[in-house]
Amino acid sequence: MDPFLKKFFPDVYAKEHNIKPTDNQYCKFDSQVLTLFTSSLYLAALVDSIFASKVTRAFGRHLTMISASVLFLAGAALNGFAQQVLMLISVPIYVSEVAPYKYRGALNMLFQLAITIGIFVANILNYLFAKMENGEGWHYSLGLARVPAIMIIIGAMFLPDSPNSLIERGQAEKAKEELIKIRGTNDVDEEFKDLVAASEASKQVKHPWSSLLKSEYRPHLTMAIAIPFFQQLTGMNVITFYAPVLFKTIGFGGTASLMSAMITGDCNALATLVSIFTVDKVGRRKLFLEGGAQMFICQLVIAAAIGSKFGTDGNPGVLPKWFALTVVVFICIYMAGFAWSWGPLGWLVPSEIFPLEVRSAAQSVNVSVNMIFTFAIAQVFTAMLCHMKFGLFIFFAFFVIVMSIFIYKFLPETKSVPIEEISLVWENHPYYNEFVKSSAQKKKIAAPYSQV
Ligand SMILES: OC[C@H]1O[C@](O)(CO)[C@@H](O)[C@@H]1O
Repeated sequence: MDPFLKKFFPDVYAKEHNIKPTDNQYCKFDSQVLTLFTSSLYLAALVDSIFASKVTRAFGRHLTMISASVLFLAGAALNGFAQQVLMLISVPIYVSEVAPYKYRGALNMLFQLAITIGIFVANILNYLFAKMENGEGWHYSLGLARVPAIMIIIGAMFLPDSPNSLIERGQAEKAKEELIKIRGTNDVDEEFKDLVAASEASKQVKHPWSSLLKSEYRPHLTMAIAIPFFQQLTGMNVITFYAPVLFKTIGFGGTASLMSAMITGDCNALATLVSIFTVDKVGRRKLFLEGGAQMFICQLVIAAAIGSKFGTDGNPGVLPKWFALTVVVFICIYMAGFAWSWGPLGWLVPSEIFPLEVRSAAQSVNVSVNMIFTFAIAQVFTAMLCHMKFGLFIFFAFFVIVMSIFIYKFLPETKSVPIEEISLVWENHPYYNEFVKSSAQKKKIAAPYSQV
């Protein structure tokens, strides 16, 4: 919003308004201070994520969620915006632990659905508040973060802790009661036995962080780093954070830019729904690969459209209608591809592939890596656009190819595997089986897992 730019980033505002149509448009918003406003949140989240696994292991997922939401509210009240990383660490694990395994994918993906609905609602509110005549709209855009914070506090109060986490903290009886409540049946003995066994195995691991570095956890560590890295290298947050900047750069007016951000935000949320209904039927791998192919094609089309009009000198002349339409439509299809693959699977897969003994530590790594690259992309986007021009989209397309090959070759399918039996997935994997199995045998961990 112009009043916001004028108040906090007067140089950017001046540059945007003094630029001539014949100047290089790619660099209109190139400002490291402007991007720091967005990226700094992820820097704070990164610091947080280093401590978060200790907190959730010691106090359980439930208390962590409540305290995180209180912090979120405090942050929202202080400066109108706070991103609470404790949530990112505890929520996906919590959902994967309490969900019946047949619906684990769908239920876990509701987390990403909530994120995308949040983004969509924010886009709508920005569009509406930008219209306020007194120029005060941005106060509302930032301050309304209090509303979800309050919703989370109230919601979290009604949740039980996860049985896995209760057992991990020595409260087996309470864990069984919770399991009976969550499953709605007394017939939980089998599952409870598996949970206790998995917890016993996990207790043999005293230091989850250093354990994570051992060779038997190499596949897990690889995934904890590669999945969030690749998720951010799809380039999704270039669109999520900077859609209005991007649309303004390629010639849309202020209102049209916010409106287009609203439309694409809608595609993101709706497409996430698709993944919820399909993930437990078609599995994780197929969604990853289909989403990747879709994003790749769209990125090439967007690069070609922008390249054909803006060239390398960033000077488009008169922009035809087809141009705006092509860009918005293909950004939407691209976002849909992300929204039913890397978006939700980036949370689901790490929350279900780690054995309990290293689960919170590995999830911490997952979130930290996610935050590092969210930060990096948020920080360098305007400079990248200025220097790489339309090639920016080809850059991300390249990574989409690399990540798809990675998934095809290395990611085991986890559909329909109970979370307590996840070690079997690694032991049966053609690439990882050897060293996961041999080190498990070496340590003589009595296999607590029944066959899938
Ligand atoms: O839908 C877009 C959003 O999804 C994520 O990639 C994962 O939750 C976020 O980094 C991004 O802002």
